[in-house]
Amino acid sequence: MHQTCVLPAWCSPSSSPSGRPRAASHSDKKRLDAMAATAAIPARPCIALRRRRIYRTHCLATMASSPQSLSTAINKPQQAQRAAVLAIGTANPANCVPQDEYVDWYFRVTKSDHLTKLKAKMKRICYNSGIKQRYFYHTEDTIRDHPEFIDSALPSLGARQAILASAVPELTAAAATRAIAEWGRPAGDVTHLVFATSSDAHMPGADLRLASLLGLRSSVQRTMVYFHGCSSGSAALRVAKDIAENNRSARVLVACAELTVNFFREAHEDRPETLIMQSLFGDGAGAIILGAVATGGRPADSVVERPLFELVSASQTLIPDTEDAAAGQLADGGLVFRPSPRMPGLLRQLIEQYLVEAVAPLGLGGRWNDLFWAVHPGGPAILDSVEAALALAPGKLAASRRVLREYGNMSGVSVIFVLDELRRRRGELAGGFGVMLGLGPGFTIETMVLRAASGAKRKAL
Ligand SMILES: CC(C)(COP(=O)(O)OP(=O)(O)OC[C@H]1O[C@@H](n2cnc3c(N)ncnc32)[C@H](O)[C@@H]1OP(=O)(O)O)[C@@H](O)C(=O)NCCC(=O)NCCSC(=O)CC(=O)O
Repeated sequence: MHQTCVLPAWCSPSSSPSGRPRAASHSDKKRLDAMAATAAIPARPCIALRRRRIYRTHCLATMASSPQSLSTAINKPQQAQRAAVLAIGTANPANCVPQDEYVDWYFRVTKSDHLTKLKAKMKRICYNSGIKQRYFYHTEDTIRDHPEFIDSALPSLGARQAILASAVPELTAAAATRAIAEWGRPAGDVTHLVFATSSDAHMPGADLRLASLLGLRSSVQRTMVYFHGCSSGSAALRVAKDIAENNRSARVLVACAELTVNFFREAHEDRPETLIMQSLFGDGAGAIILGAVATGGRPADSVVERPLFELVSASQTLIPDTEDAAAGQLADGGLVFRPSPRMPGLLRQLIEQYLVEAVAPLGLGGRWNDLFWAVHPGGPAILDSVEAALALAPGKLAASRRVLREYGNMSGVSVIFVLDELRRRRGELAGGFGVMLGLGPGFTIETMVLRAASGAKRKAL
Protein backbone atom coordinates (compact mmCIF):
# COMPACT_ATOMS: atom_id res chain seq x y z
CA MET A 1 0.00 0.00 0.00
CA HIS A 2 1.32 3.43 -0.88
CA GLN A 3 1.86 5.91 1.88
CA THR A 4 1.03 9.40 0.73
CA CYS A 5 3.79 11.94 1.21
CA VAL A 6 2.28 15.15 2.57
CA LEU A 7 4.17 17.90 0.85
CA PRO A 8 3.55 21.60 0.75
CA ALA A 9 1.65 22.70 -2.35
CA TRP A 10 4.70 24.34 -3.87
CA CYS A 11 6.55 21.04 -4.10
CA SER A 12 3.63 18.78 -5.09
CA PRO A 13 3.95 16.82 -8.31
CA SER A 14 1.78 17.93 -11.20
CA SER A 15 -1.16 15.71 -11.94
CA SER A 16 -4.37 15.68 -13.91
CA PRO A 17 -7.74 16.30 -12.22
CA SER A 18 -8.15 12.52 -12.06
CA GLY A 19 -5.02 12.32 -10.02
CA ARG A 20 -3.14 10.37 -12.69
CA PRO A 21 0.12 11.74 -14.04
CA ARG A 22 -0.43 13.81 -17.14
CA ALA A 23 1.77 13.96 -20.24
CA ALA A 24 4.28 16.79 -20.40
CA SER A 25 3.23 19.63 -22.68
CA HIS A 26 5.60 21.87 -24.65
CA SER A 27 5.27 24.60 -22.01
CA ASP A 28 5.98 21.98 -19.33
CA LYS A 29 9.20 21.08 -21.10
CA LYS A 30 10.25 24.75 -21.29
CA ARG A 31 9.48 25.13 -17.60
CA LEU A 32 11.49 22.00 -16.79
CA ASP A 33 14.44 23.34 -18.73
CA ALA A 34 14.28 26.63 -16.83
CA MET A 35 13.93 24.90 -13.46
CA ALA A 36 16.63 22.37 -14.14
CA ALA A 37 19.05 25.13 -15.10
CA THR A 38 18.77 26.52 -11.58
CA ALA A 39 17.71 23.46 -9.57
CA ALA A 40 16.73 24.36 -6.05
CA ILE A 41 15.56 22.43 -3.03
CA PRO A 42 14.62 23.15 0.57
CA ALA A 43 17.63 23.23 2.85
CA ARG A 44 15.71 21.21 5.46
CA PRO A 45 13.10 18.51 4.96
CA CYS A 46 9.50 19.72 5.25
CA ILE A 47 7.88 19.28 8.68
CA ALA A 48 5.84 16.26 7.59
CA LEU A 49 9.02 14.50 6.54
CA ARG A 50 10.93 15.46 9.67
CA ARG A 51 8.11 14.04 11.77
CA ARG A 52 8.42 10.73 9.97
CA ARG A 53 12.17 10.71 10.59
CA ILE A 54 13.16 10.70 6.95
CA TYR A 55 16.80 11.66 6.91
CA ARG A 56 17.93 13.25 3.70
CA THR A 57 20.97 15.05 2.47
CA HIS A 58 20.90 17.08 -0.69
CA CYS A 59 23.58 18.03 -3.12
CA LEU A 60 22.20 20.57 -5.52
CA ALA A 61 23.26 23.55 -7.48
CA THR A 62 21.29 26.11 -5.47
CA MET A 63 19.72 25.85 -2.01
CA ALA A 64 16.52 27.61 -1.01
CA SER A 65 14.59 27.46 2.27
CA SER A 66 11.06 28.56 1.34
CA PRO A 67 8.72 28.71 -1.63
CA GLN A 68 9.63 32.37 -1.97
CA SER A 69 13.35 31.78 -2.04
CA LEU A 70 12.79 28.85 -4.40
CA SER A 71 11.13 31.11 -6.96
CA THR A 72 13.83 33.72 -6.43
CA ALA A 73 16.44 31.07 -7.11
CA ILE A 74 14.66 29.99 -10.27
CA ASN A 75 14.28 33.51 -11.58
CA LYS A 76 17.84 34.48 -10.83
CA PRO A 77 20.28 31.87 -12.11
CA GLN A 78 23.17 31.55 -9.71
CA GLN A 79 24.94 28.61 -11.19
CA ALA A 80 26.54 28.50 -14.59
CA GLN A 81 28.31 25.20 -14.03
CA ARG A 82 26.92 21.73 -13.49
CA ALA A 83 28.72 18.41 -13.18
CA ALA A 84 28.51 16.21 -16.26
CA VAL A 85 29.63 12.73 -17.21
CA LEU A 86 32.33 13.15 -19.85
CA ALA A 87 33.29 9.49 -20.36
CA ILE A 88 32.45 6.01 -19.09
CA GLY A 89 34.54 2.82 -18.95
CA THR A 90 33.70 -0.65 -17.65
CA ALA A 91 35.58 -3.92 -17.12
CA ASN A 92 34.95 -7.48 -15.97
CA PRO A 93 37.32 -10.33 -15.10
CA ALA A 94 37.91 -13.01 -17.72
CA ASN A 95 36.16 -15.92 -16.00
CA CYS A 96 32.60 -15.99 -17.36
CA VAL A 97 30.19 -18.60 -15.95
CA PRO A 98 26.81 -19.18 -17.63
CA GLN A 99 24.03 -19.00 -15.05
CA ASP A 100 22.54 -22.33 -16.13
CA GLU A 101 25.86 -24.05 -15.30
CA TYR A 102 26.56 -22.12 -12.13
CA VAL A 103 24.73 -24.23 -9.54
CA ASP A 104 26.39 -27.51 -10.60
CA TRP A 105 29.77 -25.76 -10.63
CA TYR A 106 29.18 -24.10 -7.25
CA PHE A 107 28.06 -27.22 -5.38
CA ARG A 108 30.92 -29.24 -6.93
CA VAL A 109 33.73 -26.80 -6.07
CA THR A 110 32.32 -26.19 -2.60
CA LYS A 111 32.05 -29.98 -2.07
CA SER A 112 28.36 -29.57 -1.15
CA ASP A 113 26.61 -31.87 -3.62
CA HIS A 114 25.10 -33.79 -0.70
CA LEU A 115 22.96 -30.72 0.19
CA THR A 116 20.35 -31.71 -2.34
CA LYS A 117 17.51 -29.50 -1.02
CA LEU A 118 19.67 -26.38 -1.02
CA LYS A 119 20.94 -27.24 -4.50
CA ALA A 120 17.39 -27.61 -5.82
CA LYS A 121 16.39 -24.29 -4.20
CA MET A 122 19.38 -22.50 -5.70
CA LYS A 123 18.57 -23.93 -9.13
CA ARG A 124 15.12 -22.36 -8.84
CA ILE A 125 16.53 -19.01 -7.73
CA CYS A 126 19.12 -18.96 -10.52
CA TYR A 127 16.47 -19.91 -13.08
CA ASN A 128 14.24 -17.06 -11.88
CA SER A 129 17.10 -14.56 -11.59
CA GLY A 130 16.90 -13.17 -15.13
CA ILE A 131 20.68 -13.60 -15.31
CA LYS A 132 22.36 -15.22 -18.30
CA GLN A 133 25.96 -15.14 -17.12
CA ARG A 134 28.28 -13.63 -14.53
CA TYR A 135 32.00 -12.80 -14.43
CA PHE A 136 34.32 -13.71 -11.58
CA TYR A 137 37.91 -12.95 -10.67
CA HIS A 138 38.13 -16.22 -8.77
CA THR A 139 38.26 -19.55 -10.58
CA GLU A 140 38.19 -23.17 -9.55
CA ASP A 141 41.97 -22.89 -9.01
CA THR A 142 41.43 -20.07 -6.50
CA ILE A 143 39.05 -22.25 -4.49
CA ARG A 144 41.45 -25.23 -4.69
CA ASP A 145 44.30 -23.03 -3.39
CA HIS A 146 42.14 -21.66 -0.57
CA PRO A 147 40.14 -24.42 1.15
CA GLU A 148 39.42 -21.89 3.92
CA PHE A 149 37.07 -20.04 1.53
CA ILE A 150 34.66 -22.96 1.62
CA ASP A 151 35.04 -23.96 5.26
CA SER A 152 33.44 -21.39 7.50
CA ALA A 153 35.19 -22.88 10.54
CA LEU A 154 38.51 -21.51 9.21
CA PRO A 155 39.55 -17.84 9.14
CA SER A 156 39.83 -16.55 5.58
CA LEU A 157 39.62 -12.75 5.70
CA GLY A 158 43.38 -12.24 5.36
CA ALA A 159 43.67 -14.53 2.32
CA ARG A 160 40.68 -12.89 0.64
CA GLN A 161 42.05 -9.40 1.27
CA ALA A 162 45.48 -10.41 -0.03
CA ILE A 163 43.86 -11.27 -3.37
CA LEU A 164 41.73 -8.13 -3.40
CA ALA A 165 44.69 -5.84 -2.67
CA SER A 166 45.85 -6.15 -6.27
CA ALA A 167 42.72 -7.48 -8.02
CA VAL A 168 40.52 -4.47 -7.13
CA PRO A 169 42.85 -1.71 -8.39
CA GLU A 170 43.88 -3.75 -11.44
CA LEU A 171 40.32 -4.39 -12.62
CA THR A 172 39.45 -0.76 -11.90
CA ALA A 173 42.47 0.38 -13.89
CA ALA A 174 41.12 -1.53 -16.91
CA ALA A 175 37.79 0.32 -16.63
CA ALA A 176 39.45 3.68 -15.96
CA THR A 177 41.85 3.30 -18.89
CA ARG A 178 38.82 2.93 -21.18
CA ALA A 179 37.13 5.98 -19.65
CA ILE A 180 40.29 8.07 -19.98
CA ALA A 181 40.77 6.99 -23.60
CA GLU A 182 37.21 8.05 -24.41
CA TRP A 183 37.68 11.32 -22.52
CA GLY A 184 40.57 12.17 -24.85
CA ARG A 185 42.80 13.93 -22.34
CA PRO A 186 45.91 12.63 -20.55
CA ALA A 187 45.51 10.79 -17.23
CA GLY A 188 47.65 13.53 -15.66
CA ASP A 189 44.76 15.98 -16.19
CA VAL A 190 42.66 14.14 -13.58
CA THR A 191 42.55 16.43 -10.54
CA HIS A 192 40.43 14.33 -8.13
CA LEU A 193 39.79 10.62 -7.60
CA VAL A 194 36.74 9.24 -5.76
CA PHE A 195 36.99 5.46 -5.34
CA ALA A 196 34.12 3.36 -4.00
CA THR A 197 34.39 -0.26 -2.93
CA SER A 198 33.09 -2.68 -0.32
CA SER A 199 35.60 -5.35 -1.38
CA ASP A 200 39.08 -4.05 -0.60
CA ALA A 201 39.77 -2.87 2.96
CA HIS A 202 43.39 -1.74 2.91
CA MET A 203 45.10 1.36 4.19
CA PRO A 204 46.29 3.10 2.12
CA GLY A 205 43.46 2.03 -0.12
CA ALA A 206 42.90 0.90 -3.67
CA ASP A 207 42.74 4.57 -4.67
CA LEU A 208 46.48 4.94 -4.15
CA ARG A 209 47.32 1.83 -6.17
CA LEU A 210 44.91 2.87 -8.91
CA ALA A 211 46.49 6.33 -9.10
CA SER A 212 49.89 4.71 -9.50
CA LEU A 213 48.70 2.23 -12.16
CA LEU A 214 47.12 5.02 -14.20
CA GLY A 215 50.00 7.49 -13.75
CA LEU A 216 47.82 10.13 -12.09
CA ARG A 217 49.65 13.17 -10.74
CA SER A 218 50.92 12.79 -7.18
CA SER A 219 48.83 15.80 -6.13
CA VAL A 220 45.56 14.15 -7.25
CA GLN A 221 42.97 14.64 -4.46
CA ARG A 222 41.88 11.15 -3.36
CA THR A 223 38.71 10.18 -1.47
CA MET A 224 37.66 6.64 -0.57
CA VAL A 225 33.96 5.74 -0.24
CA TYR A 226 34.00 2.47 1.75
CA PHE A 227 31.23 -0.04 2.41
CA HIS A 228 28.24 1.69 0.88
CA GLY A 229 27.34 -1.69 -0.65
CA CYS A 230 25.12 -1.52 -3.68
CA SER A 231 24.73 2.26 -3.46
CA SER A 232 28.50 2.88 -3.55
CA GLY A 233 28.67 3.93 -7.21
CA SER A 234 25.82 6.39 -6.70
CA ALA A 235 27.35 7.74 -3.49
CA ALA A 236 30.70 8.25 -5.24
CA LEU A 237 28.99 10.15 -8.06
CA ARG A 238 27.19 12.36 -5.53
CA VAL A 239 30.47 13.23 -3.83
CA ALA A 240 32.18 13.78 -7.19
CA LYS A 241 29.38 16.07 -8.36
CA ASP A 242 30.07 18.38 -5.43
CA ILE A 243 33.79 18.35 -6.17
CA ALA A 244 33.33 19.07 -9.87
CA GLU A 245 30.95 21.96 -9.25
CA ASN A 246 33.00 23.59 -6.52
CA ASN A 247 36.54 23.33 -7.86
CA ARG A 248 37.26 25.27 -10.99
CA SER A 249 38.44 23.10 -13.90
CA ALA A 250 38.28 19.96 -11.75
CA ARG A 251 38.22 16.68 -13.62
CA VAL A 252 37.12 13.90 -11.28
CA LEU A 253 37.74 10.21 -11.89
CA VAL A 254 34.96 8.23 -10.21
CA ALA A 255 35.97 4.59 -9.81
CA CYS A 256 34.07 1.66 -8.37
CA ALA A 257 34.92 -2.04 -8.16
CA GLU A 258 33.37 -5.06 -6.44
CA LEU A 259 34.71 -8.62 -6.45
CA THR A 260 32.77 -11.50 -4.93
CA VAL A 261 35.84 -13.38 -3.72
CA ASN A 262 35.22 -11.35 -0.57
CA PHE A 263 32.14 -13.48 0.21
CA PHE A 264 32.39 -16.65 -1.88
CA ARG A 265 31.56 -19.46 0.56
CA GLU A 266 29.73 -22.78 0.81
CA ALA A 267 25.96 -23.02 1.15
CA HIS A 268 24.53 -23.70 4.60
CA GLU A 269 21.02 -24.40 5.86
CA ASP A 270 21.39 -21.79 8.61
CA ARG A 271 22.46 -19.02 6.21
CA PRO A 272 19.69 -18.58 3.62
CA GLU A 273 21.24 -15.29 2.46
CA THR A 274 24.26 -17.23 1.12
CA LEU A 275 22.15 -18.75 -1.65
CA ILE A 276 20.93 -15.28 -2.66
CA MET A 277 24.43 -13.78 -2.68
CA GLN A 278 25.91 -16.72 -4.62
CA SER A 279 23.02 -16.72 -7.11
CA LEU A 280 22.90 -13.03 -8.01
CA PHE A 281 26.23 -11.28 -7.51
CA GLY A 282 29.05 -10.91 -10.03
CA ASP A 283 32.34 -8.99 -10.40
CA GLY A 284 32.91 -5.75 -12.26
CA ALA A 285 34.50 -2.32 -12.25
CA GLY A 286 33.30 0.98 -13.65
CA ALA A 287 34.85 4.40 -14.11
CA ILE A 288 33.46 7.80 -15.01
CA ILE A 289 35.17 11.10 -15.77
CA LEU A 290 33.20 14.04 -14.40
CA GLY A 291 33.73 17.71 -15.14
CA ALA A 292 31.65 20.85 -14.76
CA VAL A 293 29.97 22.17 -17.87
CA ALA A 294 28.07 25.33 -18.62
CA THR A 295 24.46 24.13 -18.22
CA GLY A 296 23.30 22.58 -21.45
CA GLY A 297 26.69 22.98 -23.07
CA ARG A 298 30.28 21.86 -23.37
CA PRO A 299 32.94 22.16 -20.69
CA ALA A 300 34.05 25.77 -20.76
CA ASP A 301 37.75 25.09 -21.18
CA SER A 302 37.82 22.28 -23.72
CA VAL A 303 36.93 21.56 -27.30
CA VAL A 304 37.71 17.85 -26.90
CA GLU A 305 35.30 16.88 -24.13
CA ARG A 306 31.69 16.04 -24.82
CA PRO A 307 29.14 15.68 -22.00
CA LEU A 308 26.99 12.54 -21.96
CA PHE A 309 24.78 13.22 -18.92
CA GLU A 310 24.45 16.30 -16.74
CA LEU A 311 24.02 15.55 -13.02
CA VAL A 312 21.14 17.88 -12.18
CA SER A 313 20.59 17.01 -8.52
CA ALA A 314 21.54 14.34 -6.00
CA SER A 315 20.05 13.25 -2.71
CA GLN A 316 20.42 10.44 -0.22
CA THR A 317 17.58 9.12 1.91
CA LEU A 318 17.51 6.55 4.69
CA ILE A 319 14.24 4.67 5.04
CA PRO A 320 13.50 4.73 8.79
CA ASP A 321 13.71 1.53 10.81
CA THR A 322 15.41 -0.46 8.06
CA GLU A 323 18.95 -0.62 9.41
CA ASP A 324 18.72 -4.42 9.28
CA ALA A 325 17.23 -4.61 5.77
CA ALA A 326 20.61 -4.79 4.04
CA ALA A 327 23.34 -5.20 6.60
CA GLY A 328 26.80 -6.70 6.67
CA GLN A 329 30.21 -6.76 8.30
CA LEU A 330 33.74 -7.94 7.67
CA ALA A 331 34.27 -11.07 9.76
CA ASP A 332 36.96 -13.76 10.09
CA GLY A 333 35.33 -15.52 7.16
CA GLY A 334 35.18 -12.49 4.85
CA LEU A 335 32.27 -10.16 4.10
CA VAL A 336 28.98 -11.35 5.54
CA PHE A 337 26.09 -9.52 3.90
CA ARG A 338 22.39 -10.16 4.43
CA PRO A 339 19.98 -8.57 1.99
CA SER A 340 16.60 -8.82 3.66
CA PRO A 341 13.68 -10.49 1.84
CA ARG A 342 11.81 -7.29 2.85
CA MET A 343 13.68 -5.16 0.32
CA PRO A 344 11.44 -5.69 -2.75
CA GLY A 345 8.29 -5.09 -0.67
CA LEU A 346 9.69 -1.95 0.95
CA LEU A 347 10.57 -0.58 -2.46
CA ARG A 348 7.13 -1.31 -3.87
CA GLN A 349 5.50 0.37 -0.90
CA LEU A 350 7.71 3.42 -0.50
CA ILE A 351 9.76 4.25 -3.59
CA GLU A 352 7.26 6.59 -5.21
CA GLN A 353 6.99 8.67 -2.06
CA TYR A 354 10.76 9.09 -1.88
CA LEU A 355 11.07 9.86 -5.57
CA VAL A 356 8.34 12.50 -5.44
CA GLU A 357 10.29 14.15 -2.67
CA ALA A 358 13.67 13.85 -4.38
CA VAL A 359 12.59 15.29 -7.71
CA ALA A 360 9.84 17.67 -6.50
CA PRO A 361 11.87 20.87 -6.92
CA LEU A 362 12.32 20.07 -10.60
CA GLY A 363 8.61 19.56 -11.15
CA LEU A 364 9.29 16.07 -12.49
CA GLY A 365 7.32 14.04 -9.94
CA GLY A 366 4.46 11.82 -11.05
CA ARG A 367 5.24 11.75 -14.76
CA TRP A 368 7.54 8.78 -14.35
CA ASN A 369 7.12 7.52 -17.91
CA ASP A 370 8.45 10.83 -19.28
CA LEU A 371 11.83 10.05 -17.72
CA PHE A 372 14.59 7.59 -18.57
CA TRP A 373 15.67 5.26 -15.78
CA ALA A 374 18.93 3.89 -14.42
CA VAL A 375 17.81 1.67 -11.51
CA HIS A 376 20.26 -0.51 -9.57
CA PRO A 377 19.68 -4.03 -10.93
CA GLY A 378 19.76 -5.73 -7.52
CA GLY A 379 17.60 -8.63 -8.66
CA PRO A 380 14.46 -9.19 -10.72
CA ALA A 381 12.21 -8.59 -7.68
CA ILE A 382 13.91 -5.21 -7.10
CA LEU A 383 13.29 -4.09 -10.68
CA ASP A 384 9.76 -5.51 -10.74
CA SER A 385 8.96 -3.58 -7.55
CA VAL A 386 10.16 -0.24 -8.94
CA GLU A 387 8.39 -0.88 -12.23
CA ALA A 388 5.09 -1.74 -10.50
CA ALA A 389 5.24 1.06 -7.93
CA LEU A 390 5.76 3.72 -10.61
CA ALA A 391 3.52 2.06 -13.23
CA LEU A 392 6.43 2.22 -15.67
CA ALA A 393 5.81 1.19 -19.25
CA PRO A 394 7.44 -2.05 -20.42
CA GLY A 395 10.96 -1.28 -21.57
CA LYS A 396 11.56 1.67 -19.21
CA LEU A 397 13.94 -0.47 -17.17
CA ALA A 398 15.43 -2.21 -20.21
CA ALA A 399 18.94 -0.91 -19.53
CA SER A 400 18.88 -2.19 -15.94
CA ARG A 401 17.40 -5.53 -16.99
CA ARG A 402 20.06 -5.95 -19.66
CA VAL A 403 22.87 -5.29 -17.17
CA LEU A 404 21.31 -7.79 -14.74
CA ARG A 405 21.01 -10.37 -17.53
CA GLU A 406 24.54 -9.96 -18.90
CA TYR A 407 26.50 -9.45 -15.65
CA GLY A 408 24.34 -10.15 -12.57
CA ASN A 409 24.24 -7.77 -9.60
CA MET A 410 27.68 -6.12 -9.48
CA SER A 411 26.69 -4.16 -6.38
CA GLY A 412 27.53 -0.43 -6.59
CA VAL A 413 29.28 -0.85 -9.94
CA SER A 414 26.01 -1.79 -11.63
CA VAL A 415 24.65 1.74 -12.08
CA ILE A 416 27.78 2.70 -14.03
CA PHE A 417 27.11 -0.21 -16.40
CA VAL A 418 23.48 0.94 -16.67
CA LEU A 419 24.57 4.48 -17.58
CA ASP A 420 26.94 3.02 -20.16
CA GLU A 421 24.07 0.97 -21.54
CA LEU A 422 21.75 3.99 -21.68
CA ARG A 423 24.18 6.15 -23.60
CA ARG A 424 24.63 3.40 -26.19
CA ARG A 425 20.89 3.05 -26.77
CA ARG A 426 19.28 4.71 -29.71
CA GLY A 427 16.15 6.60 -28.83
CA GLU A 428 14.85 9.87 -27.56
CA LEU A 429 17.29 10.43 -24.73
CA ALA A 430 18.78 13.64 -26.05
CA GLY A 431 17.91 16.56 -23.81
CA GLY A 432 15.59 14.36 -21.76
CA PHE A 433 15.57 13.96 -18.00
CA GLY A 434 16.12 10.71 -16.14
CA VAL A 435 16.61 9.29 -12.67
CA MET A 436 19.45 7.12 -11.41
CA LEU A 437 18.50 5.06 -8.35
CA GLY A 438 21.13 3.51 -6.13
CA LEU A 439 19.98 1.15 -3.37
CA GLY A 440 22.21 0.22 -0.48
CA PRO A 441 22.64 -0.76 3.13
CA GLY A 442 20.53 1.14 5.53
CA PHE A 443 18.15 0.74 3.54
CA THR A 444 19.51 3.79 1.74
CA ILE A 445 18.19 5.28 -1.48
CA GLU A 446 20.49 7.45 -3.58
CA THR A 447 18.60 9.49 -6.15
CA MET A 448 20.24 11.47 -8.92
CA VAL A 449 18.35 13.44 -11.53
CA LEU A 450 20.15 13.27 -14.87
CA ARG A 451 19.78 15.10 -18.11
CA ALA A 452 21.01 13.41 -21.26
CA ALA A 453 23.11 15.80 -23.27
CA SER A 454 22.59 15.86 -27.01
CA GLY A 455 25.97 14.07 -27.26
CA ALA A 456 24.39 11.01 -25.64
CA LYS A 457 22.21 10.54 -28.68
CA ARG A 458 24.92 11.41 -31.21
CA LYS A 459 27.20 8.89 -29.61
CA ALA A 460 24.59 6.16 -29.95
CA LEU A 461 24.10 6.64 -33.67
C1 LIG B 1 16.24 -13.86 -5.27
C2 LIG B 1 15.09 -13.86 -6.25
C3 LIG B 1 15.65 -13.80 -7.68
C4 LIG B 1 14.31 -15.19 -6.07
O1 LIG B 1 13.12 -15.12 -6.79
P1 LIG B 1 12.13 -16.36 -6.93
O2 LIG B 1 11.20 -16.02 -8.04
O3 LIG B 1 12.94 -17.62 -7.12
O4 LIG B 1 11.24 -16.54 -5.62
P2 LIG B 1 11.27 -15.97 -4.13
O5 LIG B 1 11.38 -14.49 -4.13
O6 LIG B 1 10.10 -16.59 -3.48
O7 LIG B 1 12.58 -16.56 -3.46
C5 LIG B 1 12.93 -17.93 -3.52
C6 LIG B 1 13.47 -18.37 -2.15
O8 LIG B 1 14.53 -17.49 -1.76
C7 LIG B 1 14.24 -16.89 -0.51
N1 LIG B 1 14.75 -15.54 -0.47
C8 LIG B 1 14.41 -14.52 -1.29
N2 LIG B 1 15.08 -13.41 -0.94
C9 LIG B 1 15.85 -13.73 0.11
C10 LIG B 1 16.76 -13.01 0.91
N3 LIG B 1 17.03 -11.72 0.69
N4 LIG B 1 17.39 -13.66 1.92
C11 LIG B 1 17.15 -14.98 2.16
N5 LIG B 1 16.28 -15.71 1.42
C12 LIG B 1 15.63 -15.09 0.42
C13 LIG B 1 12.72 -16.94 -0.40
O9 LIG B 1 12.31 -16.90 0.93
C14 LIG B 1 12.43 -18.28 -1.04
O10 LIG B 1 12.73 -19.29 -0.12
P3 LIG B 1 11.81 -20.62 0.05
O11 LIG B 1 11.81 -21.28 -1.32
O12 LIG B 1 12.51 -21.43 1.10
O13 LIG B 1 10.45 -20.15 0.46
C15 LIG B 1 14.12 -12.68 -5.99
O14 LIG B 1 13.47 -12.89 -4.76
C16 LIG B 1 14.82 -11.35 -5.98
O15 LIG B 1 15.13 -10.74 -7.01
N6 LIG B 1 15.01 -10.84 -4.76
C17 LIG B 1 15.70 -9.56 -4.55
C18 LIG B 1 17.12 -9.82 -4.31
C19 LIG B 1 17.75 -8.70 -3.54
O16 LIG B 1 17.39 -8.45 -2.38
N7 LIG B 1 18.69 -8.02 -4.18
C20 LIG B 1 19.31 -6.90 -3.54
C21 LIG B 1 20.63 -7.37 -3.00
S1 LIG B 1 21.32 -6.12 -2.01
C22 LIG B 1 21.65 -4.89 -3.08
O17 LIG B 1 21.65 -5.07 -4.25
C23 LIG B 1 21.90 -3.52 -2.51
C24 LIG B 1 22.54 -3.42 -1.16
O18 LIG B 1 21.79 -3.33 -0.24
O19 LIG B 1 23.77 -3.25 -0.99
